[in-house]
Amino acid sequence: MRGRVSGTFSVIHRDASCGARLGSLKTPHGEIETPIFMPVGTNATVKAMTPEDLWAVHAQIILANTYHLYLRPGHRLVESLGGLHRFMNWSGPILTDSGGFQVFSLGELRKISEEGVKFQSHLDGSYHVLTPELSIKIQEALGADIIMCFDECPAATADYDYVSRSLEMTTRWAKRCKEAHSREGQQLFGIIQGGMHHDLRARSLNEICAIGFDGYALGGLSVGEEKEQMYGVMESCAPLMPQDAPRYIMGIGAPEDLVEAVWHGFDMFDCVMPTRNARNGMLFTSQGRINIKAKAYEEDGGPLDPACGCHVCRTYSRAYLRHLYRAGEILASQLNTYHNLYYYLDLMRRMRGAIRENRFTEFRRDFYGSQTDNHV
Ligand SMILES: Nc1nc2c(CCNCC3CCCCC3)c3[nH]c(NCCc4ccccc4)nc3cc2c(=O)[nH]1
Repeated sequence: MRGRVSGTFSVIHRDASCGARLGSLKTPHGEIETPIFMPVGTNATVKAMTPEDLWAVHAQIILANTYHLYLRPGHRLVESLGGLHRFMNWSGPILTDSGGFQVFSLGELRKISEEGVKFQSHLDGSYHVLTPELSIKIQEALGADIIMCFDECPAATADYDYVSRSLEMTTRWAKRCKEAHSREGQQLFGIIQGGMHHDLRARSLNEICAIGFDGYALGGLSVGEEKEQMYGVMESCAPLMPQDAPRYIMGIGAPEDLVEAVWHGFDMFDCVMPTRNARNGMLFTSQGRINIKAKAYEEDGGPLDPACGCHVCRTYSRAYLRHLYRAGEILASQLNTYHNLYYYLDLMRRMRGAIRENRFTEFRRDFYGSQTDNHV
């Protein structure tokens, strides 16, 4: 089974007690320490965060999206203005998703064929066809450091035969993506599908690895399946994936999911949860999630999370954050997002430290003990 195509990823250290590993991924816009969480920036912005804020919370790489930027403002416009890094003033690495997942979850009507996906824009109802070739051209025009193959993410409810036929098309699409990709220095990652079926996962994994990519992603997860199913796919796939290439799980996840995935040997993660939850007042802390709009915090002059070193936790009270949220102030989204992303990125930093010191299994045990998930 072929492993990696380019030599930009290296495993620096493995924790002997589990699958967790420390890695370094070099890109044209800088080096990324793994395991790493990638803040999501849908419309060429991580909502409510300036690039300066992103550096302040120690973001290393962010995500943007083919589907959104193709529809608005258009990838050719972004290209003509110097590419996505210049356009959004983010000088660090950028990864773009291929748009397939968004077409299924956002587009109005959509029709899948061997050619690609016909869909109606969620913005103005106009008709478009996104193909593997067009997805690669859009990602090349945006100038991302890492781009993703165009794939189909079957619904969690899809039956075995559908998932089987879908992964075969995703493999054919992956070959077309590799054929279409020609931008030097830009890394292309393959995406493994196969639903919740371990035999189909192994088949997709072998087919995608045989084509050969710079990194490999697990797709088709975090689509409504049970946690046990998600963890089971992680456990069965990790040992089969090339040891010396980056492993990315798409759309994951909650803090406990990140800890579980790192324990199994995964390196890269993205999820809208920290940013989307922040805007809804759901904040992550060392004691679990809290809902800042709860009356319990009305007169709480203490910090959001006493164990957090971020600017928000050192400066503002829970009472003030609750006030901002209830008043519908823009600053509520800004401060809540800043803290949630700091929490996620600091969790990754603490995990990297635990791997480096061969104590990740203890870290995982202590982490589960701490998350009382009080949801107040
Ligand atoms: N190609 C591809 N992408 C997938 C994505 C999008 C990853 N985020 C991209 C990012 C780019 C910038 C714009 C935003 C998206 C997934 N997201 C999830 N679950 C999210 C489940 C979730 C979790 C919390 C809240 C909402 C939804 N499963 C996913 C599976 C796949 C997949 O098979 N193929």
